[in-house]
Formats: sequence, structure tokens, C-alpha cells
Amino acid sequence: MPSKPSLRLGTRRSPLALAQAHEARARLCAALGWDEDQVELVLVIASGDKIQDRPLADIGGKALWTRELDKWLVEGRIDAAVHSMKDVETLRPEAIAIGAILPRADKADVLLGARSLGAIPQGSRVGTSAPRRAAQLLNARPDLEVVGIRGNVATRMAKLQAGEADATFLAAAGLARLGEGTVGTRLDPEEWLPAPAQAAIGLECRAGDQETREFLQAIDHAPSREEVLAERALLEGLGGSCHSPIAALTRREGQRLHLTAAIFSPDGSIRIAGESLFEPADVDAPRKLAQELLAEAPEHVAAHFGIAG
Ligand SMILES: NCc1[nH]cc(CCC(=O)O)c1CC(=O)O
Repeated sequence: MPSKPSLRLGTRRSPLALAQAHEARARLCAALGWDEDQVELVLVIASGDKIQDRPLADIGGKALWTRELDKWLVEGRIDAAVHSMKDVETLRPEAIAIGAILPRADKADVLLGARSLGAIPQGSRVGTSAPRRAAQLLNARPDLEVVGIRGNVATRMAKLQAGEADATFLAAAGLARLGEGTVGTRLDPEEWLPAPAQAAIGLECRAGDQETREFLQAIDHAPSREEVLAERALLEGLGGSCHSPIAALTRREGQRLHLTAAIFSPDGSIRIAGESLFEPADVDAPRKLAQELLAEAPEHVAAHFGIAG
């Protein structure tokens, strides 16, 4: 009997990353009729996992999550890598391709520690290290104080319990994947915009690896891919890095995509928003929206953009 095909799937080892890798494996096996043991999970330690005490933006940004997996992928030690697309830089090595985007989960953020944004007591300390969450919060509630908080989902929930902050934000998708789908208050994504590519799991492979590309094609969800690529095109057009407070939400309107985007000054005092309705194949539309937002931004705000990373 010929040996069964198999795939080495690289993942980070945080509980969220592992939950996402298990979901990817389950979908691959279901789509290809494989047994579970045909997908080998390979746990790769990312540089970002070793540093928990400083904001991501200060220590090298999103590359901290991808660099190690990229290396293993390019060296052929794994065949594919699972990522939260929110954490993947817009500029990717040429040798690496996005092979699949899984059906996207709930894009909303969840507020922990208060029943609503308006119910956070005046002067409270809200824990977040995400520039988008900090700026968007201060825009709505300039009376609040933002304090840095990092670590995986469980660590952040524990820090909240320990009183390091009075409230914090987490992605609904991450909470649900960890079986914590009922905690906190879900914030309507139309009013509190998520991060570009939030709630999307992506699988990357070597661009020239046709066999793996075909395997991944079997679990690619086209509508989710279209949304994620549009939001990533916006981010690229903005020169978005982890230093830049950028929020985006895509809705489907019939055959078209409706993209709402906002950029902020880091202190939240300035918010510039715009929207665009376009055909999914029209990758220039999100870039054009990015240019419109930048053109509207005062120079000191625009200065925070344009550094890809
Ligand atoms: N920055 C960390 C990160 N990357 C992806 C998720 C959640 C899952 C997702 O958005 O796909 C989280 C945690 C969070 O923001 O609460």
C-alpha cells in the first residue's frame, strides 16, 4: 500500500495558537478525508513568546510572531504554518504564500471589567498594549487612563483579576477558541472597529510547493479570503505597522465588499474614518481608501504611518 500523504503543520505553542492549529488540522482532515495522524503539529517557539513584559510595538512588532515559523517553512522543516492573520505583517517573504484563510469567526472585541464603554468609571485604568484599542478608547473616553498589558489571553485575564487594570479588551474570536466565549461584553464592531484581519486564521506554505498548495486550497474559504486580503491591502496602503492605530471592518453587500476604516492619532484626539464599496477583485479600492484617509490626516498624524512592519 502506498504511504499516506502527510503534512507538517507549524504553530506557536500558546493556548490560542494551539487551538487554532487544532481547528486547521480538523478542517484539513475533514476536507481531504485524512486521519488526524496525517497532520503532524510542530510546535515552534516564536521570539515574541519569550518576551511578555513590553509592548509588542517596542520590541520588533509583528515579525516576532512570524520570523521563526517563516524560517522553519523556508528551510523545509514544516510544510505549512498557522497564523492569526491579524498578527501577520503585510509585507511577506516572496518564498511564502497564503495558502488558505479559514472561515472567519466573530470580528468583535470584547470588553472585560465593565458592562459597556460608557459604564467604565471615570478615571479608570484600562489595560491594552494595542495602539488601535488605546487610541479608539481615548477617542471615545478621553477621561480614561491606558496602561500597558501584555501576555496571552489567560495572562491578561489574570492581570485584570489581580487589579493591574480595571478593564481590558480581548478579541471575541480568541476567547471563543479558548472556550471563554461567554465572558465580558461584546462590542458592536460597527461602533468599535476591530483590527484589520481580526478573527481570521491563515495557513501559509512555500510559494513553490504545489502539493501543499493543493491541500490548503481544499480548506480555503473564498469570502473570508476576500475580506482579509482587502483589509491587508488597506493596511499596506497606510504603511501600517504595529505602531499605527488602524481599525477596519468589512461587510458583504451582495457581491461587493463594504470596507469601513479609521485611523487615529496615538492619543485618540483625532479620528479619521472613511468607507468604500468595491468588487472583491478590486485590490486598488482599499489602497485608494488608505490614500484618502492619509490625505485627510494632519501631518503629525500621517507621520505615524508609512512604516511597513
Ligand atoms: N494580538 C494577539 C492576538 N492575535 C490574535 C488574537 C485573537 C484572535 C484573532 O483575532 O484572530 C489575539 C488576542 C486578542 O487580540 O485578544
